[in-house]
Amino acid sequence: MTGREVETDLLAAYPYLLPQASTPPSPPEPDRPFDYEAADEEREPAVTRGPRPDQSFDRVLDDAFGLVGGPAEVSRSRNATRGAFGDLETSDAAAPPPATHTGELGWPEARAVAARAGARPLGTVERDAADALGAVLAAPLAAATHLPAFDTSAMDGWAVSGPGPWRLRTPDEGEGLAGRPAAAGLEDGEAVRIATGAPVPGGTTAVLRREDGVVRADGAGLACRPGTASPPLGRDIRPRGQECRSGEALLPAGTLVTPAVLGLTAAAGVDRLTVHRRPTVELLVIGDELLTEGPPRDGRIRDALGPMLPGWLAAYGAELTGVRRIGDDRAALVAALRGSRADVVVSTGATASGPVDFLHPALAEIGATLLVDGVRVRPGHPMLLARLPGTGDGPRRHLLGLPGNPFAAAVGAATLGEPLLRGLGGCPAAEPYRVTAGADFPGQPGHTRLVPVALPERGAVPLRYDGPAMLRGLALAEGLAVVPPDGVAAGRPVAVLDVPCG
Ligand SMILES: Nc1nc2c(c(=O)[nH]1)N[C@H]1C(S)=C(S)[C@@H](COP(=O)(O)OP(=O)(O)OC[C@H]3O[C@@H](n4cnc5c(N)ncnc54)[C@H](O)[C@@H]3O)O[C@H]1N2
Ligand code: MOO
Repeated sequence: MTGREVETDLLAAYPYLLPQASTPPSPPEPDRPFDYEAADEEREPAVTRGPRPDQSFDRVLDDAFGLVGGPAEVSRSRNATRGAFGDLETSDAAAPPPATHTGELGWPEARAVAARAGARPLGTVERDAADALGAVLAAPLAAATHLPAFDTSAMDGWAVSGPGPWRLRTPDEGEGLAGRPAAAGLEDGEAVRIATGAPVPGGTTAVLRREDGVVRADGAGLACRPGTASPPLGRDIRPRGQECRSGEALLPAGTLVTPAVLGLTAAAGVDRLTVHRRPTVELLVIGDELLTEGPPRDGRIRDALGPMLPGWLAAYGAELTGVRRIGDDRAALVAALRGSRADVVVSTGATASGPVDFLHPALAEIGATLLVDGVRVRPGHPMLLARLPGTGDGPRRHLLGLPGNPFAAAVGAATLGEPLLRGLGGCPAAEPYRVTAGADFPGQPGHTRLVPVALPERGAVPLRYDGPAMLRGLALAEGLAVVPPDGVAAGRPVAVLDVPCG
C-alpha cells in the first residue's frame, strides 16, 4: 500500500483501511506473499445457483424448503414443509423433507427465514435479577418503591428552614447522615448539618451547600456566604417520587436486561425479574486440522472460532452450554447432533462439499429439515439453518451451520444467528442502521457483501484484510456494512450491522 492510495489522516487513525475503490490495484510488493484470497474472489462466477434476484419472496421461501421443480414435486413436498417451517402453525407430526442441498437465498430473505424460525420465544422464567443479565424482560419492570424513596439531600451542607440566618443545631442534637433515619423536624429559622443522600428532616425548605454557608465562631449559628441570598424553596432537595412512583412501569416488556437495567432494578427495590428464557447453545467446532494452543504446525492451524463465537453468540442472547470439538468424522457429528439438548446447535466447518464435509449428510441422516441452504452473500455463502427433528411437545431445536473460514463464519452468525437467537430470546433482531458511505463500496452482481468497516466522522469506510479466511479486518471493525449487489457509492447511505464487542 502506498501513501497515494489512502488518505493520510484516515491512515493514521485506521492503518487497515481498504484503499479507495477507484484506485487501481497496486502491483504485489516484493516482501508480500501472493494474495490467494483476492485471486480466488476474482475468479468467482458472478452468480451462483439458486433463485434469481427478481423472484418473489414466496417463491424464495418455497425454494428454501425444497419446493423447487414441477407441480408434482411441489404437491408432494408442501405438507412436509408445513410441518417443518411452518411449524409456525402446525406440529412436528409431518415428515420433514430430506436434508439435501436446495437453493441459495438472497441475504434479506435468509435473514427473514431465520427470524421466522425464531419467531416464537422459548417461554418465560423468573430469575434472581443478577442471573437475568442478557435476557429480555417478559413483563414490564414495576417499581417496588417511590424513587427517591424519601425527600433526599442532593448536596453536602445544611438542611435549613425558612430564610437565614439560622440557629445551627449542635452535633449532639443529631445530624442528617445517609443511611440513618431523618433528623428531628426543623422549626422555622433552624438548620442542621446534612450529607448527600440523607433524608431531609421535616420542615426543611432547602439545602444550603457547604461552600455557600458560613458557621458562626461559636458553632451555634449559620448564615449565607456574604453577598449570597438564602436558597430558594426546594433547592438541592430531591423530592420523594421525583423519578417514579411505587408500582409505576419503569421499563416495558421486551427490554434487554443490560447492566444499567440491573442497576435500575436494584434501585427500584426489585429482586426478581420475569424474563424470556435465553436459548441454550452448544458450539460444535468441527475439523481434524484444528489446534487449541501454540502456533500452526504440520499443516494444522489454530481454532479461531472456539474462542470467538461464544462472545458473539452471547451478545445475540445465547446461553452457551459448551464448546465441543470434533474431528472430520460423520459418525461423531451425527452422535453430537443426536446427543445435544441445546435449543440451537451452532457448528463450524463441514458445510461445503469437500471429501470430509459431513454436515449435509449428517443432517439428512438424523432427519433434519433445511430451512436455509446457502445464502447469496460474500463471504459465507455455504451457511445453513436446519430444524432438528422433533422433540415431542418441547420447543423447536435448530442447527446453525457456519462455514469454516473464520470471517465467513462471522458473517453467518450475523446473518442467521442474530435473528434466530434474538427471536428465540424474545427480542427482535436489531435492524441495520444507516451510515453515509465514506468511500465507494463496489457490489457483486447477484450477491450481498458484508464488509468490515471503520466509522470515522466522514462515514463508513471499508477495512482491509476482509478475506473469508481472515479476521484482521473484523477485529478492528466498528460494524459490518451490508452492501447490496449493485454496490453503494460514496456519499450514499449504507446499512451497517453492529459487531458484537462484549
Ligand atoms: N468446491 C467448492 N469448495 C468450496 C466452496 C464451494 O462453493 N465449492 N465454498 C468455499 C467457501 S466459500 C467456504 S466458506 C468453505 C466452507 O468450508 P466448510 O464450511 O466446509 O469448512 P472447512 O472445509 O472445514 O474449512 C474451511 C476453511 O476454514 C478453516 N477452518 C475451519 N474451521 C476453523 C476454525 N474453527 N478456526 C479457523 N479456521 C477454521 C479450515 O482449515 C479451512 O481452511 O468452503 C470453500 N470451498
Ligand atoms: O469463502 Mo466462503 O465465502 O464463505 O468463506
